[in-house]
Amino acid sequence: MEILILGAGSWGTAMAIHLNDLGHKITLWTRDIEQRNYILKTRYNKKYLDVLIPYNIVITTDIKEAVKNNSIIIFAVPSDVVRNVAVDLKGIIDKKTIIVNLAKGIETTSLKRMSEVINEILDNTIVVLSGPSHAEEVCRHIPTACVLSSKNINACEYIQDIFMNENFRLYINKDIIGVELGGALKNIIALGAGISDGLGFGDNTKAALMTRGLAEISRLGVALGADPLTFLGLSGMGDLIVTCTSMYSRNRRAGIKIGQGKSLKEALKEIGMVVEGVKTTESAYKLSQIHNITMPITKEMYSILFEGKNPHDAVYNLMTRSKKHEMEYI
Ligand SMILES: NC(=O)C1=CN([C@@H]2O[C@H](COP(=O)(O)OP(=O)(O)OC[C@H]3O[C@@H](n4cnc5c(N)ncnc54)[C@H](O)[C@@H]3O)[C@@H](O)[C@H]2O)C=CC1
Ligand SMILES: O=C(CO)COP(=O)(O)O
Repeated sequence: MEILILGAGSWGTAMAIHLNDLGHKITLWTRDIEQRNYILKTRYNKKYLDVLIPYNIVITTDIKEAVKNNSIIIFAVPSDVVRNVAVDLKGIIDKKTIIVNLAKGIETTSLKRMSEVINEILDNTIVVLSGPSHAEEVCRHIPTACVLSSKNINACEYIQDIFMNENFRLYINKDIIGVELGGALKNIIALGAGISDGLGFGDNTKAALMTRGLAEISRLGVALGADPLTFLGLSGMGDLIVTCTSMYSRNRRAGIKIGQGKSLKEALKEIGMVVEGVKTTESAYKLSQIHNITMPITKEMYSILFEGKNPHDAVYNLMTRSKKHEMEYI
């Protein structure tokens, strides 16, 4: 199978290595000529992933040429450039090509999920792949389980056959709304978990953030049409656990820096890779207002990230909310 991966960041590179191991013919596209030249010379993608890139993976900057002959195209770019990349493919992508989207986010302008953004531009079948899957572990063949979703379940089964091996297990979930929202919204909570760590709080605090975070993710998700059970699955709780606890998480690491007193700008610069939770906080905050959903953690995260609120004040606000019943929907 010939597979094109768009985006040579950490996840695109790890997926290229994984699919190459499975015997597929992989082309990895980057828009950055210097990065391409560096990888071609050293077979390392130094800034993103500290692992050797096998010689048979083709590295290119020529998207028009790369699109030819590939029956699967993987989007592995940050969510805020997914629209631009889809536009780049318009008119050159074969209608039968299946798109697999790896980006986790909600567009800040349209408030659409990634599959909706891509489908606005391209008629192709879209499968989303989500779940707890840090690139740093997938590229080292560490056992990982994720979930696929699509409006077209046959396409999920097709991708399941092509992408799975004994180290990379894929389930199918028909609830594409829930799968995409879980993968995007957990990044807000992971940033918050990082802030909690950076402030010096403990495991109790993080467990509270994760659990109450999942409650507000589910509330918004259900309002947007998701099945609440999806949020207990790999793309919900699974990804929430890994992102809030792993030192590989870009979101958590950015949060730690903010909790330690760095500005958002400084934290993002130091991470040097995409921190999706920042933009997703903006989108989720807007969605919560439009749909009148109580999302206290998201609201405080929005104030910390975009209004300069001191994280200690945000924690105080969360801890002194009016008394609630746990399963109360507010
Ligand atoms: N890194 C990981 O372990 C995982 C990442 N993801 C998701 O995958 C997506 C990509 O994440 P990463 O690979 O971590 O990001 P990254 O920051 O490591 O790499 C992003 C890549 O996209 C490229 N890029 C940026 N702007 C572009 C544009 N306008 N046109 C074309 N390419 C552009 C960058 O040059 C870079 O190569 C994100 O939505 C992330 O949430 C999902 C699961 C795991
Ligand atoms: O989604 C991810 C792991 O499943 C990646 O999370 P980070 O972007 O926080 O590293």
